[in-house]
This record gives sequence, structure tokens and C-alpha cells, in this order.
Amino acid sequence: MSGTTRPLSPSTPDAQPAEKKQRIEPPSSQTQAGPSTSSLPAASTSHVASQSGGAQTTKDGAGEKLKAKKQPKKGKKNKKQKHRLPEPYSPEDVLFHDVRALLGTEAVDKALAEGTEWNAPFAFKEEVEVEVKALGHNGEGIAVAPAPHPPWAITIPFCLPGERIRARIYRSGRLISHADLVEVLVPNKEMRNDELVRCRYFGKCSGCQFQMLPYPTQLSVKQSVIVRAYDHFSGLRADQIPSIGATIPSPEQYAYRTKITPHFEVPRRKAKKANGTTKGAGADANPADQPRTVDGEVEDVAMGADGEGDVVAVDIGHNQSMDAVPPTKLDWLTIGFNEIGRRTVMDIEASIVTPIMSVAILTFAQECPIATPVLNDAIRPIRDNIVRTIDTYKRGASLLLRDSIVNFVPPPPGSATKSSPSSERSPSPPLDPADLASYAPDAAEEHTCETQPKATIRTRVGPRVFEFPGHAFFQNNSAVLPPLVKYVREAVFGPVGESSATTAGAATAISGQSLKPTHLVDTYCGSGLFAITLAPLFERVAGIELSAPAIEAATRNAELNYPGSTTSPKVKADDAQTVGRGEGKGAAEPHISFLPGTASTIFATVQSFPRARTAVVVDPPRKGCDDRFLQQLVGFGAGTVVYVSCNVVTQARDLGWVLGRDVEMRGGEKGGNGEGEGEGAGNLKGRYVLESVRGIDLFPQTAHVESVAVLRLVPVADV
Ligand SMILES: C[S@@+](CC[C@H](N)C(=O)[O-])C[C@H]1O[C@@H](n2cnc3c(N)ncnc32)[C@H](O)[C@@H]1O
Repeated sequence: MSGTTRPLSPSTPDAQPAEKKQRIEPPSSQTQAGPSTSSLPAASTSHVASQSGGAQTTKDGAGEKLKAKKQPKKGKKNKKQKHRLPEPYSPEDVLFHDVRALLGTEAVDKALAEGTEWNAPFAFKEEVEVEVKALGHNGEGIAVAPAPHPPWAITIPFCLPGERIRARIYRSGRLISHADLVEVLVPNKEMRNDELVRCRYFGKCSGCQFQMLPYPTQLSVKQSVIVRAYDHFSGLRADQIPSIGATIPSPEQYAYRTKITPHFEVPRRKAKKANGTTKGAGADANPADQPRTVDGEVEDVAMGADGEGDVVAVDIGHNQSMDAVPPTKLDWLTIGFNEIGRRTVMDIEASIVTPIMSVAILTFAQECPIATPVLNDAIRPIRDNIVRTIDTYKRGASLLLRDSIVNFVPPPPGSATKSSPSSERSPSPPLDPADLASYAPDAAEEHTCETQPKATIRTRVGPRVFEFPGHAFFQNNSAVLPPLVKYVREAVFGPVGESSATTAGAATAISGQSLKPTHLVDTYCGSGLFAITLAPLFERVAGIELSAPAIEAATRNAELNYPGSTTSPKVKADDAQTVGRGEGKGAAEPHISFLPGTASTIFATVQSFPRARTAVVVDPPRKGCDDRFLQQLVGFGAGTVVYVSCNVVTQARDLGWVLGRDVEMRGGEKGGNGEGEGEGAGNLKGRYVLESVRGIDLFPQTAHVESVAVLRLVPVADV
């Protein structure tokens, strides 16, 4: 998504007023919110990304000029390249929005008009003493440069609003400098408790931002990030946004993370030497000449940094004795996670002193306390292996460590997996709401650390089992998945308590929504998380995903959990491992089907699904949904949409667009698309309303926010 105006659905004429449309158009530069103190204010919603600029539309059209101009020679950065503006809705763009809110529109516009926005008032490594005014979207503290400096913001990690701190500047940008925290001079005692910090790298590693916050405070900070994202980036009116629900906690707040990808770097001159040393040994003999990448997707993240460079398949070195003397590490070699604010790798065995340390660190002396125990156990032998073989590497890489179950213990017969044919179903879904959460895996279940991108990873979500390739996406916190799935389930089948919308439109939508969903479309489905866990509740389930290996895994997972579900149209009653399928129209179709492809193409394949009785789960990557997808979503007109997002800013942007569209409402008839039998209301003009928005904490101790938004389609008259 590049911030372009979203196209209109062919079936939905543009009924949006001009003022509203502007809210999701690309930046224009001239307006913005007022100043703030301890927390960033809810700015007026329009032009949100405007001030931050975009490559296409800066105040002086710099973005366009950049495009047109000849690229400078490699290695030489000209001023304009250096001053490139962030992509709309990127973290940098969102940060600039925070800066504008803090400095005030007037001051920012003045600097832009005078062309002083890049004139940093600080020198490299200069130390400043400041008071932190706000927490930014990405978890950093934001302060204002003290007088007599011009209005200028400073971001500092690991500090909190209200704190007086000393910081050292290391980089400057547009109206903002970035600094390291040197010292907290006056702490915010209401928020901070350094005794809670469990990691000796906290304060330097970019993986965690919030270990010093009590967990309930972390949850409320995340809630306020969602509030601000909807206020600033959705373009919605206040009365269209429900009160944001309290963030759902993760059952585990440490030792939850099932995948980490530390990195190491090989400086160029060392690499040359490595090549030289191995020259003549033959390509086969030199691991550096072996293909180091894996095809397919290496999703998201490492601790603190996206996996950079190739992912290499490294041996854990199980055959090495743990008591063996570790190899001597070269002093230039660092193996670990990205340092906060830098592109350098922080050695996770370096003996470091950070501004924030506590006795808890001594108690929990793991390499990465948010990662699961098997991953922590594997870090040291893997490091030793890299140290031993470093001469064979031409360049740096990311390592993959994934927690995997060795021996699945199948759920007991007659447990949650049991369901009945749809004809026998009661109006309430057969799966007990507590089902996924309460399923306790057998104590005999063992875990291991897999390091090969092509290895099969096994995990469990309640009684459901999932297998997928090591390089594929899967949510990285297994403990929180049962509550996540339960929440989505409740979102589909009924209003979600405390976060339900208070608007009259939404209330009507809910009370008018007597049709229980019978069909599920899982878009951006990965290895089938939502499709498979929720399958027993639906007559038909269809999933789509771009990654072919993930879609193969999803199909295998459906068979693993419900044998025959992807092929056989017959109902197998009373088999604990089998789900019932719909009868009547559409019964010849398999119960669960997965399609490889881009998400927008799914809608053409589910035309027989009864729209009012269909729920669509949308779970895109951080960049959100593309225009085509949103257009198709609105054109399809499902009764319920649940949008799960790892980036609440793009979620807010996307839903702001969706809520402004007219939608054809089709009836609740089975197997039809608008004409025919059933309880449906016939074709009506509808609109989506935002019933609820609520965070769920997939990554405790970090600033990451996952947000679940629930939309219902209601007649326009009820909006
Ligand atoms: C945040 S993950 C969600 C996966 C899955 N719902 C889960 O929770 O495990 C996003 C997924 O979208 C896939 N993806 C990215 N772009 C896509 C597109 N245009 N169409 C379909 N899938 C896409 C990625 O491969 C990734 O598996």
C-alpha cells in the first residue's frame, strides 16, 4: 500500500463525502493536531499522514522530484536521498505524526515553510537532559528539545512520560533526533519498576521495550496505542469508533516466544579472507558456496530486528558435549539481536552494562527470557557452531530457532474435536468456548529446537495440531493462541462484551443480526490457524494464502485434525477426529478447502456462500490489505468481518475506507447469492459498522500491538 486513494468498488458508487475521502488520501502537508504533554492527544482525523509526507506528495513535491532526477552514483548519498520521506503509515511516518502532535501544528508547519526541518540543533554524541512528554506508537519516549533550541523532538528508548532523563544523540532526522538513554534522573514511579526487568540485555537489545512496566501497565499502554491509531489514522468520526476494549493478556508473559532469529555479521574484509582461504577447496567443500537461502518466505522477525540477510541452516551441534570448552570467539564477531536504534548486531554473550538492570536478571539468567526454554538451551551450542565455522561464511546471516513439538499426543476421543452434522446443530455452536483454552497438552509432550528452514515445525493450539515448514509464518506465541481464537469465535457468533460499540448503528446491527454464520472465509490464512480451529462451527470453510508451502501445510493440517475434511463431501458422524459437513446445497463441496493465491481472488471462488451468514477473517501482514482486496471484500458483503492485525495503523486506515462504502446486502439464504430461498432480507444497501476493537497481547514485554476489529453489515438506514 503506498498511500494512494483507494479505488471504489464497481458495485458501490462513491458516496463518501469529499472531506472523508481526504482522510485516506496521500499526504498533503498542511494541517495537524495541537500540542500535547504527557500523552499524545487525539488529533483531528484528517490529513493524518499528510504532514509526514510521502514520496509522492511532500510540501514542495520533493518526492516527485526525487523520482524524476537521475540517481546519484552508488555509495554517495545526495541530500535529497538522505532526506527521503517515510512511506505513509510506516513506523517512521507514524512517529512523525507523534512529533507533530507533540510540537504542535504551528511549529511544525513553520519549520516546513522555512525549510529548517532537517536542521538538527544537536551534534552527534551530544548529551541532553530532557523531560519525556509522551510514549510514541513504537514504545519510545518522546521529549522536546529544551530552550533555546527551536521546536525539535527527541526519541529515547526505555523511558516513560514524566521522567527526567539524560540522553546521548546518535542520529537526527526531520524535526527529530534519536538518542540513547544514558540515565534516568527522575523516574516515573507510578509506571516504572526496574525490579521487574529479567533480561541482562534489556536497555540495549531492540527486542523488548517494556520489561520495566508492570504487566497491567503494558496492557493499558497498548490499549492507548489502539485508541490513538483509530483517532489519527482511520479517518472515522468519533461516533463511528467503539470504545477500545481492554487488551487481552497473554497467559505467559515470559518464555512464550516460539521463534527467534538472531543474526551475525561478517565484515567485508573478513569475508574476503574467508573466500581466499577456501579458494581451491572446491565449491562443494566450502559451505559458503552452498546455497544459504531457502525458498519460500521467512516471515517477520527476529528478536528486535527483522531477519536481515539470508537465513542459514545451522546445526545445533547436538553431538557437541555441552561441557566442551567453547571455541574462542573472534573479537569482531557478534552473534545476537539488533541493538536498539542501530543496524548493528549486539552480541548476546557480551558482558554489558545497561542503564536498567535488576536482581531479577540474576534469577532468570537466560539468553532471551521471552523465548521458550528449548530455544534458550539451543542458543549457546548454535553460537559455538558459528564460531567454529565462521571462516566459511562469505557474509552475515540470520539464524532460525523454532520451538517444535517432537511427539504429538492426540486429544482424547470425544473431546473438543467432536461435532455433529449441521442439520443437528443447535443455534449455539457445538464447540465449548473454553474448549481451546482449557485443553492441557499431555505432560509427555516434548519440545525441541528446529533450526532448518525446511524442517517441519509442529505446534498445538488447544486440541488442534499444526505442522508447517520452518521458514513459514506462524504466530510466535502459542500460549495466547487459544484466547485469540476464542475471541475471534465470540466475535463471529455474538457481540464481544466490554468492547461492543456504543453507537446506535452498531447496536441495531447486533440486535438485527439473528442469522448465525454458517460459512467462514479465512483470508491471509497462513497454515490455517483460524480456518482449522474454527472449522467445527461452520458448514463450509475456505482459506486463501499467498505462500504455496503454507497453503500445502494448511491442507495437511485440515486432514490431520479432521480426516477427509478437504476431500470427502460425506458426513462422518460421531468420529472424534471428524467434523460434520453441511448438507443440501453445497454439500458436494469439501468441508474445508484452501486456495493458493492473492487474498482478493478468494471472493470469486466463494460466490455460493450465503453472504449474510458468512464470516470473513482478515489477517494481513503489517502493510495491511491492498486496494483490490478491500474492494472485493466490500463487493462480497459478508455479514461479519473480523480483521486481525499486527499493525493497528494500517488496520485503522483499511477499516476507515471500508466503513465509508455502500455494500449490497444479500439475504441469508443457503447456497445463494442474493436471490432465492432463505431468511434473507433481499437486496438492500448496507454499510459496515465497527462493532468492537480490542488488542490482544501477542508479544508481552514489547511494544508490539495486535488488534482485533469486528465489523457487522447493517442496512444503511441503521447506520
Ligand atoms: C499475519 S500472517 C497471518 C497468517 C495466519 N492467519 C495465522 O495467523 O497464522 C499474514 C499471512 O498473509 C500472507 N500473505 C501476504 N500477502 C498476501 C496476499 N496478498 N494474499 C494472501 N496472503 C498473503 C503471508 O504469507 C502470511 O502467511
